[in-house]
Amino acid sequence: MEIRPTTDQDVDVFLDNLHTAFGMFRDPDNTLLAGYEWDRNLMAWTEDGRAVGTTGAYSFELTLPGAVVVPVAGVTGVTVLPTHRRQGVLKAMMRHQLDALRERGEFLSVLLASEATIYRRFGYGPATYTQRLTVARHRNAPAAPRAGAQVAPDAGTVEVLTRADSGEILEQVYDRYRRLQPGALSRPAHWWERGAGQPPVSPAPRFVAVHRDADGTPDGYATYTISRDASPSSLSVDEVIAVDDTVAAALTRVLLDHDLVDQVVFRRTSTEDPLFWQLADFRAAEVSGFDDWLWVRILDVPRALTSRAWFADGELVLEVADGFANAGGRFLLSVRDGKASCERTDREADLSLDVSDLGSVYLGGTTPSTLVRAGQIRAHRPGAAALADTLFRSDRTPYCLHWF
Ligand SMILES: CC(=O)SCCNC(=O)CCNC(=O)[C@H](O)C(C)(C)COP(=O)(O)OP(=O)(O)OC[C@H]1O[C@@H](n2cnc3c(N)ncnc32)[C@H](O)[C@@H]1OP(=O)(O)O
Repeated sequence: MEIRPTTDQDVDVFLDNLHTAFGMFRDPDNTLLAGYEWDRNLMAWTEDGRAVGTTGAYSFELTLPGAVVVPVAGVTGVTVLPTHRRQGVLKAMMRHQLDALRERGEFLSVLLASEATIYRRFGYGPATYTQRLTVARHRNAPAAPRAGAQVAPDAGTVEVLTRADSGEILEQVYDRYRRLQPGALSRPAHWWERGAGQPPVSPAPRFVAVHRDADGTPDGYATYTISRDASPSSLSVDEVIAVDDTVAAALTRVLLDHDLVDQVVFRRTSTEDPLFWQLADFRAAEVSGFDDWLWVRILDVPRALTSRAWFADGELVLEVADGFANAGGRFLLSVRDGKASCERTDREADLSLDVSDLGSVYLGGTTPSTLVRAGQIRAHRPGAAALADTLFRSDRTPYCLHWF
């Protein structure tokens, strides 16, 4: 078998393979894959010249704790034809791809996993999570502020547009938002130009509630659809994107107060969404659909750990195992005044962990002590897990809703 970069001549066979593997028919109007960077895609070929596997990577930026923005590879389009599965094609492609990412100087790779059982063996760990919140409209009353308003009064305005009439508002607001939100990915300009991916980047019909600040500059939006044929009738929210909490609260309130619907469904919110606390009836937001979203693969431990911001001082020796891509070793992580150094060491380890679990705790969305209690991370001394929890904490719960 040979793995090689996709050429212009391969585009059709790449797309054919990908659709067959996912069980989809090709649709010329489908913009799902319009964001591809073809020079980053790979295909696997058998010795008799048959294409049997595909994978690709997008050039995204990822926001780390402390609003640090770094380049990241967004792995996508991973498929093997049904006739050639469980023969090691994926494994060979993953190895080739991780080597190629390293050669480009990339130190982090992320993906959305179709199945949770596939990618850990390749060093990826789930790092951000989403959940669905459903609020019955008759239980939507806002909570009275206690101890003074934490969220400042809103000085802005909200206007409802359609996706078609929103121009570049979504792109501009999203770009401001994602630079502040740990776990968020960039949405490259060509995605918006080509309408790639899923709504609201792809231009399917949507209502867009746009928030503008006192000067009239857009600083938040929510995109949604309404279905009144089903019972209960629903307002279904793709995303609420806001540059601060006041704007998010103002947009959320507009959605919750919408007439002629029984419920408002926030399809993929952060697991730390403040909405519960903004409702008079704390139980009015029903949680369902908890899901993993972004999986993180660290390719260079010192570079990854010294890139993010830190919020407490301390030292930990991490024994990182990486059976697939050799990024492991024993490292001294030392944090002072928000910055980390990370070097190889002979000191005794405080924690032993797989590189996939380091990926899970890296953005602060999974606590190391939970993985210690689960028997996945080994703590070698009392207090090591608690210290790791304190160190790896993020300034804000990491959250990603970009689909790719
Ligand atoms: C980021 C994304 O694009 S997510 C999309 C992933 N693609 C899909 O879901 C499309 C449908 N599925 C497929 O195309 C294929 O089944 C793939 C790509 C998931 C797997 O490809 P294969 O060539 O069969 O995998 P390969 O033979 O290399 O298996 C490598 C290892 O992963 C395991 N594995 C592969 N697929 C799965 C799976 N779906 N569930 C659990 N384990 C799996 C194999 O058992 C093997 O384990 P081992 O190392 O312990 O022996």
